Amino acid sequence: MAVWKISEDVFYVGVNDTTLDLFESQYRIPDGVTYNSYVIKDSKIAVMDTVDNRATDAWFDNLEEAFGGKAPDYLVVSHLEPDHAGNIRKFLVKYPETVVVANAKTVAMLPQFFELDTEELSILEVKEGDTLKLGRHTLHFVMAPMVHWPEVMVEYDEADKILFSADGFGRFGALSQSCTYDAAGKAQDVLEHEWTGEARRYFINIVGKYGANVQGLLKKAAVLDIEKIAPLHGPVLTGGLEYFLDKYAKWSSYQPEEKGVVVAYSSIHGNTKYVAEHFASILKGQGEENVAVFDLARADMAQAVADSFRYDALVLAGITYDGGLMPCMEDFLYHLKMKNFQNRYAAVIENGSWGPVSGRLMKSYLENMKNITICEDMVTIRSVMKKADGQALEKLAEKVIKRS
Ligand SMILES: Cc1cc2nc3c(=O)[nH]c(=O)nc-3n(C[C@H](O)[C@H](O)[C@H](O)COP(=O)(O)O)c2cc1C
Repeated sequence: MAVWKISEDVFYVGVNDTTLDLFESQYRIPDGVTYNSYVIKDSKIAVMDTVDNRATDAWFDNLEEAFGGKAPDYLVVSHLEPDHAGNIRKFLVKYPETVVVANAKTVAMLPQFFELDTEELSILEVKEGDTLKLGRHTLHFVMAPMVHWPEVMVEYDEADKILFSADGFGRFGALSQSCTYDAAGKAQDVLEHEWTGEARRYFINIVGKYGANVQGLLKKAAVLDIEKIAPLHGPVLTGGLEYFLDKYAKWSSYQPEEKGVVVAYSSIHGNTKYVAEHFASILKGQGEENVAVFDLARADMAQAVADSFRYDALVLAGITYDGGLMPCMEDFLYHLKMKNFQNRYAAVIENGSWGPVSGRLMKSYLENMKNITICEDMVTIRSVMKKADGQALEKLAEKVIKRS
């Protein structure tokens, strides 16, 4: 992807990666991902973060194009995760006169990642509230600890009102080209993917555990006059920023985005799958508009987790397996707990052929989460759904519809 301007003299120099199978060795990325980096070309030239080692050559080509024969003065390091910091060493070998701009935690961690002699490096250590004047542009440094690494900071460019937001506001998916989003988060370019689904899947799974820290950053951002958000993955956001900020406020405070039900099931021989699908169709028939069904053994776990955060109700339908839960159900509940799942309504359907215990076990996971209202009624299926089970499911659906 070519270099493109995000303002008069700020360039996007990031790189698409459409060959990586799993982001963070766990998240499916069918549409790829970008490693974003930016160049501010002023009296002084600043490079905002490097890229993953998988994208080194393309990034250096982009840098040369953006520099236009000049040499960079600063390399701003927002944090040290290798998908952004992976090329610090190679960059400094190529441009040894560059001053590294980083906070104290980053400076301390730098030698863990690179065998660099920090004594030899030119480092400008910055802290909360510090500024760096590049000419027309002035960068303000804002610390964002544990969003989602301890040393994270973001940078605000006063001149063009750009927030360089590190991993915040990131999204999976490669970029077809420069693209803007309207006030409902819809891409203006028909070739571009919509923002919300993959931004949600990215946020909930990667940053979701650190909601309180994100809230802290949002508070700091609220006093800034921001016109563009330039994250380290996915598109630069312009116009209608309220939409994106509102999503982040919801996601980070663990509030459901909208009314809806996730029905997540585990099944070996298909009977509980049938029950789950049947239950979903009862819900739809009773007027529930948003119902998402996940086969936990086969579905994208990150999508099941993200949709559970999106909606306000969760129904678990799980078989008893070797006196416990099927591993995929256990894995799902572990993920929810890890990501701080809370403030939701839940109901449970169990299946067992000789000694059903999955209902009790699923409930105990839910009880260990914060502020989960668990429906008192639980349906127990013995192996295969019978007529009487159908009636019990109808009754349970009425309760789920009322969240009672
Ligand atoms: C390998 C395996 C282990 C099972 N372990 C138990 C168990 O420990 N206790 C129990 O009551 N049922 C057990 N079941 C039965 C299931 O809980 C369930 O009733 C049965 O698989 C039908 O549901 P399904 O078609 O959705 O798989 C087991 C089934 C399988 C295939």
